[in-house]
Amino acid sequence: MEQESAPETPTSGSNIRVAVRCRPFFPSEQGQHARSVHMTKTSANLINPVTKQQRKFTFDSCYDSSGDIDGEGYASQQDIYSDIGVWLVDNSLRGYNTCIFAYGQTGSGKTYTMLGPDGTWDSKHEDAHGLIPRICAAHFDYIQSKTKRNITEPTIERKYSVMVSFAELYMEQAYDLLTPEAAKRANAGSASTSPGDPTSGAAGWRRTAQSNSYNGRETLRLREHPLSGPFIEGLTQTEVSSLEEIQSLMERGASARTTGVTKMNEQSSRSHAIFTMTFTQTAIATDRGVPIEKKECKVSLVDLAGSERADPGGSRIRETANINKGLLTLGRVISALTQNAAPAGEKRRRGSVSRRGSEIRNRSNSGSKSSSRGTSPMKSGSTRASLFDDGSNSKSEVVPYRESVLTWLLKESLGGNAKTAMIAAISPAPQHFEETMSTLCYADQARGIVNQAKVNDDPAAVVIRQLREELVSLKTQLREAQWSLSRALQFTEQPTSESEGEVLSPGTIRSRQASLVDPVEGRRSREGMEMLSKQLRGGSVDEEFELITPRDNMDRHESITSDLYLDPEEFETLSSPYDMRGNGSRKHTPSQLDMSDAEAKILFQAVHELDPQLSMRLFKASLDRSNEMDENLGQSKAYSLVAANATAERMTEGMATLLSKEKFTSFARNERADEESSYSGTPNSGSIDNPACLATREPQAMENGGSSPDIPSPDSLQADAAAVANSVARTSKLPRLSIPSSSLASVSTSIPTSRDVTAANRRTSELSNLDEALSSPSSAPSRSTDPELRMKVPRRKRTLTPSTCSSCNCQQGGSRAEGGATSFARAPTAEFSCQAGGEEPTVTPPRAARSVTIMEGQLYKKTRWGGYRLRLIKVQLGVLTVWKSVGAAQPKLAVQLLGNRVINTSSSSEYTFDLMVSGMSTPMHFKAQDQTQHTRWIELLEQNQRSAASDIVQQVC
Ligand SMILES: Nc1ncnc2c1ncn2[C@@H]1O[C@H](COP(=O)(O)OP(=O)(O)OP(=O)(O)O)[C@@H](O)[C@H]1O
Repeated sequence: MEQESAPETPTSGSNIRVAVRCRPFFPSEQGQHARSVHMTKTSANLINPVTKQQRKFTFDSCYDSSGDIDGEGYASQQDIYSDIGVWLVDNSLRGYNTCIFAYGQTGSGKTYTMLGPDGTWDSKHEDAHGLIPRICAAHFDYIQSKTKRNITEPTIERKYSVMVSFAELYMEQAYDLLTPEAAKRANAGSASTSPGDPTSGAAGWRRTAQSNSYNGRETLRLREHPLSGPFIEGLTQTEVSSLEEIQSLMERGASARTTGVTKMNEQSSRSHAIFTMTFTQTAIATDRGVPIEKKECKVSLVDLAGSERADPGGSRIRETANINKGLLTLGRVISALTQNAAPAGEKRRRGSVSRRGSEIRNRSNSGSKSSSRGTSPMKSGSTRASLFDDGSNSKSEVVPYRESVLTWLLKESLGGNAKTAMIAAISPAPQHFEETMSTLCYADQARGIVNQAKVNDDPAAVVIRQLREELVSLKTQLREAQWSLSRALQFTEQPTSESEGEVLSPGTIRSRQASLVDPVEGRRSREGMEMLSKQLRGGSVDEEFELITPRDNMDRHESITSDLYLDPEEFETLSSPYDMRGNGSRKHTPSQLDMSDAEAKILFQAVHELDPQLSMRLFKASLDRSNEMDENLGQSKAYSLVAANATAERMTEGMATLLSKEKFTSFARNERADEESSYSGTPNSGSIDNPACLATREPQAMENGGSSPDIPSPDSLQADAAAVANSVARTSKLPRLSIPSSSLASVSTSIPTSRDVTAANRRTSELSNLDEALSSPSSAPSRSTDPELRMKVPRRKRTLTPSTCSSCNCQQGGSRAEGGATSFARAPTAEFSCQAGGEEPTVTPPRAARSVTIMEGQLYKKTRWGGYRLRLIKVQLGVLTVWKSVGAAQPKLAVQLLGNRVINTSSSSEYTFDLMVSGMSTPMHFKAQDQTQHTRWIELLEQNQRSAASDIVQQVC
């Protein structure tokens, strides 16, 4: 009848491996025909020689060494190492604690499996080497292979350290096998014989009270480390650097080990031997010399003392009882661990079995006198139940590690932080059926243990490694950011050190920018520009960007100069700043590239001044866009043009966004105030001031009572600004739209403060008459028909002191003739159209000129080859309309097209000059009274052509 053990499944995944090895028959056993155990690779079938009852056990692996040594199924030392040894080495190299312990009756082949024949490390017969020599050799092979040449990790230096210790647990005491005393004892040969039973009065083992030692050997205390677990205090840890060193130590320790003669084994191990190798791997970063990885694992290789039937009359009864006590506790520990790991139903089943077993165990443990055969627990174990503790309840059991020195020391290997293999050594002989059954039951039970193994990585090294990884990642990010910044700075002259609170001089800024610009990128940009320039000169045509031919250039010249009555030579001179090569031999008109590039820079600077973060974001977006376009067009196409256009587009979007914010309100106010400071007269006059008076007027403090005729609330300002921004957004589809940085230099002021409003209100009453005049339709200035484009701007917070004009002797505000109507007609040959407002740049001057209206539109000048688009703000100041370009790619050209321009300042004797005034078809001729006035006018014109010209116009009128 066959009986099977449970569970059937191997335990490979649970960090515990259980294997069985069956030794050969001894010569004394040869005569017996039958064998009690039959094995396959994963099972052992045990047959009761009397009843023929069979029981099948399943394990992770089974090794049958009982047959012919040359036979097919013979399991050699190498076979066991290849399976269990390699598994252990693999795990220990990965940083896990590992353990192999051999368990079985005396003379079953434990020492042979762990160390080799005769319990020695015989270097001459390597084939017979057991697991310990092979495992040690594997570690040193690994170290050698790793330290030879580390090509794959040139920045990492790996270091290894191996420390070994060898301890003996005898009579529930721990001894060091590597001390000089142990060596002496080994040399004297005393250890090779039985030390005798302390109770029997035989030689040797006597406890010395003072030294706490037996027979001159120090007994060592067991302690428990909170993290690494129990350890033997004072145990010699010897650092070794070669396999030979370990071999020598092992031989010395093995010789010092307590052995004795048993019925089964002439050189029976009467103690548990624990060989421990502490293997440390350290990886050091060569650049900083800090460890980035440190793994330390303990490899515990345990050769247990053999279980043996206690002979009541024998001399070793106490020794055997102690051995059995340790093994019995081991059984209980295994039982408890299995119980705790098993599901609830399984616990009950196992518990009921254990209850029966506990009685047998208790009898055995008490000296076995009550046992019918006086055997050890193993011997009474005809069933597996006899081996285990009484885990009758389904709750977690307390694992009795501390009940014996052996189990305490093996605590981490059994149910703790380790990967453990148990090798159960058995005999094939039928007369050892009971011991074999007992051993197999132990092994079967051990399969239920679940260990919690983890890699023993040094936490400090882990932190260092993580920080280094983070550092590498941050460095990468920083490099990317620096690259983006250097690209961005090619388009701006604005420092980015605001966050540092550093005030930089323009020279410092320029030098820093120069140092930040990537020379490769800069070269690429220049090359792109030159290539495009070459294309232009060579007459190639780019359909996408309508690049021009020399013939087109000539046409353009003619067109522009004839439209504007310009001297063609002078026109070229005005355009000369865009000569990329700077050699003065300009042969073509400004290209789209030039315009876009210049505009992109201006726009970027403008946006950057208002919102540095936004400008960076937009710039990044423009880079993406230009890259995309580069890909579509092919790399040979004009990089700079693409990039500049993309930048200009994005920046224009940004500008529209910013304009919708309160900053634009301030911008508009300042613009208006600038104009007003040049044109406006006294508030009481109700007429336009004599501009000549402005020079002598000093601004007064707010306390003197400055006010604005109409002070909009912040809400209305914002609404107006939003309206303007909407308009900007509508007209900003073309890339070549910009706001000159000079116009935006003062934009950083905030929206009107309460102080502004209070001061302005003081003047409200004084200027109420002007409000009335403005509300009158007949006197109202020409305004945009689009209400969205109409905006009233508060006055600047200052007043003008009444005084006498030095030029015309007029009294403040009184000398200006009212209704000095000046009608401006557009140039007859130019095809202008105000696209945004649909309004021509024609002004009907009002009678009372205190109103300020800002309108915004786009003026389009058609030519045969395309056209200029100029976005303008029309500032209407009483009788004057000043068109201020906010979108001119080339401010000078905008002046050419729309602004006032001095075209002749000669005639030094007559003090005359000609002036091209905005919107007038012919130049105006002016004559100053004297040289002083002439000089001053010219100065004014040079300072601000538009406003000064308007002043002069007003005077003349
Ligand atoms: N697989 C094997 N092949 C050949 N000989 C073996 C094998 N296993 C054991 N032996 C021999 O059997 C004898 C007893 O083996 P060993 O000393 O290893 O048993 P043990 O279990 O360590 O005994 P003890 O518990 O008493 O120390 C030795 O002479 C050993 O050489």
